[in-house]
Amino acid sequence: MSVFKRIFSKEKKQTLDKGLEKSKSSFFEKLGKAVAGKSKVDDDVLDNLEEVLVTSDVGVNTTLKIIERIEERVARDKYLGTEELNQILREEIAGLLSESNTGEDSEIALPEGSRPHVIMVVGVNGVGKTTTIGKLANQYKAKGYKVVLGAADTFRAAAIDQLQVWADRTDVPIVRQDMGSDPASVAFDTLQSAVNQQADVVIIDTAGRLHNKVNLMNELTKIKRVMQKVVPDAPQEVLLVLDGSTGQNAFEQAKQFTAATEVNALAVTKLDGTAKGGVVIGISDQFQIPVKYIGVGEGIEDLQVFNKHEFVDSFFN
Ligand SMILES: Nc1nc2c(ncn2[C@@H]2O[C@H](COP(=O)(O)OP(=O)(O)OP(=O)(O)O)[C@@H](O)[C@H]2O)c(=O)[nH]1
Repeated sequence: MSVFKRIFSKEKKQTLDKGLEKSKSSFFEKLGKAVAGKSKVDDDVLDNLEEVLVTSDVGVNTTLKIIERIEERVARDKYLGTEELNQILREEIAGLLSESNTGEDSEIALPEGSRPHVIMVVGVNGVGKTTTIGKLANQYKAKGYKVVLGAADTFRAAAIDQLQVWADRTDVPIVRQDMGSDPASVAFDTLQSAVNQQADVVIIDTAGRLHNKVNLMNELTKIKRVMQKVVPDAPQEVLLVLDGSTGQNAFEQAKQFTAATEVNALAVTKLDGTAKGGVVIGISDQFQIPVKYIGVGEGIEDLQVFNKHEFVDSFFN
């Protein structure tokens, strides 16, 4: 491992540790109470644990899955001490994350022969979509890729201006039209411009209003259809951005967006400053869509490529 990689990893770990601080301390405080005065994992402890997981925003279904797996271990091993619970939870959670997140670092890679690689970013207003696009543009640019941004969230002028701010900050070109123009037309122009410039990656911002599922579906389908006139297999990625600090709301949004379009990647933002970090585990398990990025702060560097081992390590160490 190079020195750079080692330094980088250490910094990444520190940021991740800090980002998960609140979720972690709240979880272990609850877990401590759940096993207080108990030396073995029995029905009471399992009931308490269920409550801990649900109130940590892991979600009911994933919680039941974890509890069931621990019950199986209790049945098999006959005796399970509460001091082993941490380790067992860690293994079960790592196992769940492995089922939906393949590979080590799960960034959106740009495969050879896929140029431009088009990432359509969806999610409701305020979840951190624009910020995530800016951070992502910065990461690709730092790797030497040519990036183009498309401001297809034409519903609000502020959304276009905000993306422009990120384009300026990261020094990447942006394609924009006036507020109220057709998002599909902006997406089309963006792809054409990207093809002309021989760009490697295009990141398209969309409005994603959840006023009505049919409208959302129609809008996203139209954007896709129009983009495919320029790049037949676009978008290769549909990245759904969810605000981790909204806990169960994030589940609801994931449900709506996955019903409206084919989401194949998730970014969970604002994990810093929230105790709801368990949402990452539940969402990736329930939707079987890999979490590719997590947002752990407002700064340009605060978008981490999600790594299930690092996540579990940071949470349990
Ligand atoms: N603490 C923290 N704040 C974040 C993170 N990601 C985004 N934010 C903040 O969340 C707020 C909303 O982010 P935006 O990127 O504007 O969200 P958006 O989804 O594009 O919303 P609209 O611009 O309203 O469409 C901003 O103040 C961001 O700085 C994160 O990972 N951590």
